[in-house]
Amino acid sequence: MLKFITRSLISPNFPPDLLPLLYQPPSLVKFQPRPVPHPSHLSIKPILDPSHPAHGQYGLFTKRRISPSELIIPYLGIIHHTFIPLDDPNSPSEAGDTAVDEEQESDYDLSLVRISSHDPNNPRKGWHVSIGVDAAKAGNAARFVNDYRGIAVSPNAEFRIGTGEGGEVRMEIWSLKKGLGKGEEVLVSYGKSWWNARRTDGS
Ligand SMILES: C[S@@+](CC[C@H](N)C(=O)[O-])C[C@H]1O[C@@H](n2cnc3c(N)ncnc32)[C@H](O)[C@@H]1O
Repeated sequence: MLKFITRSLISPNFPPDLLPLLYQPPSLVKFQPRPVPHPSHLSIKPILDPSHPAHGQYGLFTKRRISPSELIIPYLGIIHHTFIPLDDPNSPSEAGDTAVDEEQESDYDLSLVRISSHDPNNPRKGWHVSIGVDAAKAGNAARFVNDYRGIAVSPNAEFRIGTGEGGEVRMEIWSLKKGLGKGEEVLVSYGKSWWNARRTDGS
């Protein structure tokens, strides 16, 4: 069952020595994000249009006009980690800076921080470290944002790394340069690698 949360949670098996990596620059503070109430300018709505590719699911819609380059909503979820062996082709140095973590099975998982083994801030020598935020089981309205493909010609919003009021690194959804009209669906790009990782037709 989905749990609605107002702050991201740390996974129970998250190593405490990785907590400083959630701050920029990394620092030893207690992870204490300020609560993010549900924004009054957004609603989660069922997709009733049969021609919409996410028909039968939900989407995120605006209740007022959103200005260009406006923070629409932070993306909350459960913060978790992965240690990546040095010879893994998806290591941070090889994989680039993708926002969406295509390695994870969850469709609600975004990559937050990737630290290479030779980064002086990496407390685990011999491993790359990847930290993500997964809203599959617990999240806020942001988890309902759909990808623009098959719905619009281009996205009207994007994922951006930002900083919460408690100083923590977090994922956020921001409007792009046209802004959004009242009642419009918020649509991002999950990225080609996200879709490639889920392609079932073998192409
Ligand atoms: C982060 S969730 C988005 C919220 C989801 N619609 C819901 O109701 O929980 C990602 C999932 O939404 C669906 N989805 C999002 N954008 C889509 C698109 N452009 N075409 C088809 N399915 C999409 C896919 O099922 C995908 O796995």
